[in-house]
Amino acid sequence: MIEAVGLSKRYGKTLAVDNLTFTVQPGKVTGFLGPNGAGKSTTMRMILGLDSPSGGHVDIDGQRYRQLHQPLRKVGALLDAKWVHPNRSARAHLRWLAKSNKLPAKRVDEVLDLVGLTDVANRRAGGFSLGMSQRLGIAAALLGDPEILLFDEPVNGLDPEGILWIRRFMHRLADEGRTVFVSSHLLSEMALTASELVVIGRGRLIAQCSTEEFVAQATESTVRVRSPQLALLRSAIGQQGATVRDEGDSLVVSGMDIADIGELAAAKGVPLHELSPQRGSLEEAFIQLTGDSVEYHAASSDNAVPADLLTAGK
Ligand SMILES: Nc1ncnc2c1ncn2[C@@H]1O[C@H](COP(=O)(O)OP(=O)(O)OP(=O)(O)O)[C@@H](O)[C@H]1O
Repeated sequence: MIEAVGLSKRYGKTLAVDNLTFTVQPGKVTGFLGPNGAGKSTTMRMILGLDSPSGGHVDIDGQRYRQLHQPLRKVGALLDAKWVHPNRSARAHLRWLAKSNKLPAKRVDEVLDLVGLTDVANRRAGGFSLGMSQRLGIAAALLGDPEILLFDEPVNGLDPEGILWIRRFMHRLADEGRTVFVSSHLLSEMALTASELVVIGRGRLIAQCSTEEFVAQATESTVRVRSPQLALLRSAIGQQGATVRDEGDSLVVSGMDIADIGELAAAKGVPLHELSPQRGSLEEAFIQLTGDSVEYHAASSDNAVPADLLTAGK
């Protein structure tokens, strides 16, 4: 378990992390979500003891990172996939890491196999694609078979196949009971990858909850209804006090339970071709909850989703 209490970090005038308190539990993928510059990397560096907090603290199973006896056996991290000597082979890079951290050499071939790099293990890591470099970085994080894994923006710049591979791999690590903490500014990606979220904006905590709750809290749930007798249904629903919006060949109803709509349709003898709950997207939830915590608002419209939140590039 990772536990941050009142964690803060100041760089000169910039308060990069502002009094963050959150926990990350084992057996789940927890997404660390926030726009560029929100303070995600700084928080991860503090978890790993690479930066000292200006205030508060963060513990890993009750201990500071620096107090851990054999840190790589407890925590594995992927912060920068290109952190590898370009002329070294993938296997040589991992052997060097294993040796310098007193980890068994046989683990190198195990982790190469786990991430699917066995066939290219003797090739220069400098010639690897971004996807292969990410896999090598994940292999390095797994060398000590740690219970806790941190990944900073692991899908950035990857193609759809690479993104899918990372997503499935994270689920697998969580299913093995590990604590998986993964940062991203890609909201839709987090909706598919993480079951829990820690959401920050401008260094401050905005929410810690399940992904489902985050979306439900911040967005209205509606029901989509399709029927060959739409006009009749529209007026019957309207009489119940619910709000009805026409959308092509369907109605979108808010303020009325899905079961009540079904029963009303049955009572009126109206056949239904669709009766489906609609949930807002994570993007909508994020904008709703972050409000002015989003650093880079789109200039043109109050309601526009800030472009930087939704694009893969940094
Ligand atoms: N070493 C540093 N010195 C000065 N300012 C820094 C330093 N590291 C980060 N910052 C500032 O702290 C704030 C948070 O940065 P951080 O990289 O942690 O955010 P992030 O959420 O990881 O964003 P990104 O996704 O763009 O990496 C930013 O304003 C950044 O400019």
